[in-house]
Amino acid sequence: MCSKKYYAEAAENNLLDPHIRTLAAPRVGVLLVNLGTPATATAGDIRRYLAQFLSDQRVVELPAALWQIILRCFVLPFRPRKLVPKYASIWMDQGSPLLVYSQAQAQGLQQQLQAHGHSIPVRLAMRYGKPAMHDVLNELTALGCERILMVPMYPQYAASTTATAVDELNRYLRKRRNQPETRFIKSFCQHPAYIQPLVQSIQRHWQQHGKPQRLLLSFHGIPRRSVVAGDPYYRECMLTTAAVREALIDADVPVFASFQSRFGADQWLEPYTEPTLRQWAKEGVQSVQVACPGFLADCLETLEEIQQECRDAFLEEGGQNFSYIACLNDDKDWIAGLSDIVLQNLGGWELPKVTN
Ligand SMILES: C=CC1=C(C)c2cc3[nH]c(cc4nc(cc5[nH]c(cc1n2)c(C)c5CCC(=O)O)C(CCC(=O)O)=C4C)c(C)c3C=C
Ligand SMILES: [Fe+2]
Ligand SMILES: [Fe+2]
Repeated sequence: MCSKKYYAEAAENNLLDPHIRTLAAPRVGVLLVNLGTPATATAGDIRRYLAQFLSDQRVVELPAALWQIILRCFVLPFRPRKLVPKYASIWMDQGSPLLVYSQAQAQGLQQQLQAHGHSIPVRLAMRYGKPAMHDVLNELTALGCERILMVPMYPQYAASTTATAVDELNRYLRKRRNQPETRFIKSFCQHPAYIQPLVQSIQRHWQQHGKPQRLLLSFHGIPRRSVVAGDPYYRECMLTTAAVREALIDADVPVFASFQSRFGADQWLEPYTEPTLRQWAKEGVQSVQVACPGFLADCLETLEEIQQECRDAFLEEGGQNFSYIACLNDDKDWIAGLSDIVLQNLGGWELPKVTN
């Protein structure tokens, strides 16, 4: 083919578009994904959020038709109204803490990667509610990201959290003609870049409040039968606990694990957090501190259930001193750790440099 004709055809097919950078490395993007939270602390928005979240068959593993009847008749008409004062009690000026702290981590991570010399867009999406994964994935691909690393914001893998985010990513890919290349981080339950900032945050808390008689690590529960069916979540929570225990071995503070936020009538992972704290107070334990390492961002489950309800329960049974150790949120050591974990998982992908 003569070159004139070749270029004419190429131009017609937009192949000579000056924006096409044939020699440039594919752009890399990072997608942080957290669970999701209501848009406002009103019954309507909480209902919309719960309806989407609890209709996910990765979350409630009952026959769908039966569960939809229970959900629509017994859960959605009542639970949202009960949750309004709870969400209202933790709501921040900028919105739901889960969203505010997760966004802060996305921004912090992008800046940290930039400080390492990498120009990598980092965006936050929520599995339920907004910002929706589909929209944010569209945004990243519109920015030219042909390679996307998804980072579910759960240090311990569970089918009800990590796997459902992966499912949603795959649903997105199924609709794309030109699919971006994707990876996801399965878990980082004993990664030093996660354990170290976690331990440091506990030690900082001790500098301010003193050491407790007992330290409780409270993880979000899941149904026991999910673990029996093969979910590695329990094992991963125990690995995190063992890593924290080992790092604090010289402190002489016994470290325990428990599970919170039981939902429904099934047996969930045990021991349950609140009954454990009540029992300890009855046995004469006077001071406890509780941290929630399975949550990277404070939320309803930590700020209301642990910091408020569990404190009340412990004091009600005669405990004297309760304090809650905040999640890693926008802690700078954690942001640095997160960027280490991300860079490790970007291995083999050429990373665009920051150009000034
Ligand atoms: C951190 C990991 C989480 C796991 C594992 C998890 C499993 C799980 N959760 C429910 C039911 C509910 N969870 C709710 C809130 C909630 N859950 C997580 C995280 C995990 N859940 C977070 C971060 C939040 C907080 C959201 C916020 O807006 O702040 C709720 C809603 C609140 C309530 O009604 O109590 C429900 C319901 C199940 C069934 C489950 C595993 C099967
Ligand atoms: Fe949950
Ligand atoms: Fe809860």
